[in-house]
Amino acid sequence: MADTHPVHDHVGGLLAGKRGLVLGVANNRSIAWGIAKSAAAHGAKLAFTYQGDALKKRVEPLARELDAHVVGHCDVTDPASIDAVFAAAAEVFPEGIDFVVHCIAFSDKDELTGRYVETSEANFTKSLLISCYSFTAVAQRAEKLMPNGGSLLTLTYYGAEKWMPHYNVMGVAKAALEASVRYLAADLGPSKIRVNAISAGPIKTLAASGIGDFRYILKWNEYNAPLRRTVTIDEVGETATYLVSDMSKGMTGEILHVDAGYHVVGMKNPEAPDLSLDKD
Ligand SMILES: NC(=O)c1ccc[n+]([C@@H]2O[C@H](COP(=O)([O-])OP(=O)(O)OC[C@H]3O[C@@H](n4cnc5c(N)ncnc54)[C@H](O)[C@@H]3O)[C@@H](O)[C@H]2O)c1
Repeated sequence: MADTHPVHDHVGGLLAGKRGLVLGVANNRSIAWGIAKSAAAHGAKLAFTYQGDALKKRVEPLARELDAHVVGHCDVTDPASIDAVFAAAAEVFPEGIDFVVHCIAFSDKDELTGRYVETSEANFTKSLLISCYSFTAVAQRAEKLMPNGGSLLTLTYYGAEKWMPHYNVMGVAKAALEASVRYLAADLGPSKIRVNAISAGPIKTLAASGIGDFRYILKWNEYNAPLRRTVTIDEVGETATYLVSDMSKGMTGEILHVDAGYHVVGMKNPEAPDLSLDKD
């Protein structure tokens, strides 16, 4: 029988006493930042990585706002840099870590417009490496720092499940990422490590600015999602806090949609105005 959960466990916040590593903050519009803010507000101690010196300058002041550590540069195409940030995380958190948040994706912008069938082998390989395999690479390192179990979280998009305009190779990468959530959940479950994903609705971030007709996509979601709006990084953050907290301790291998309900819609809302492709 599952043990009961005393209410006093949550005194000081849902994540009180938990330590987490956050990969993928680029700026204050990043989904990873929304997650970090919520996790810190719920009592977590955090460590951030950054990709390259340009983002270091943005990540360091954000980390200071949350009294968080910065454990260095991580480019997931360079395995040594992944090792280095996990080694640094083990130093700042000698007791181990409780959760890792992976908010990393990349595709050549030129291939996020036009037809998927034109995808080059080089961009296919790079997009899958950065947007999918990196989560598995992170899980390999995280497992070693989670002797008592933990929670791994990644970010996906509905373009994994259905065709979306311009999402192209990213849709294929996200489908593979979602499948890897299930395989990792099965592998790591016996070690009490849970693996889940949030499928977020479209949000205007640096990465999203690479997707063709993104403003049109946002508007379409606003008019057609059941809640008649898009979602915020703070809302994704709150769900992420739930997924890395003990509140969700019976869940693994799950993909939760935080998309104002868009994933249940099968057809345009008849009351929604027609949209033109003038990009506003
Ligand atoms: N914005 C959206 O509409 C949306 C919707 C659903 C899912 N997502 C997913 O959310 C995640 C975060 O994206 P975001 O929208 O917050 O954008 P963002 O640009 O703020 O974050 C993307 C991050 O990926 C990192 N990254 C890219 N290549 C990397 C590499 N080689 N090594 C290490 N890091 C690398 C960047 O440094 C950046 O921090 C991504 O997985 C994205 O696909 C975004």
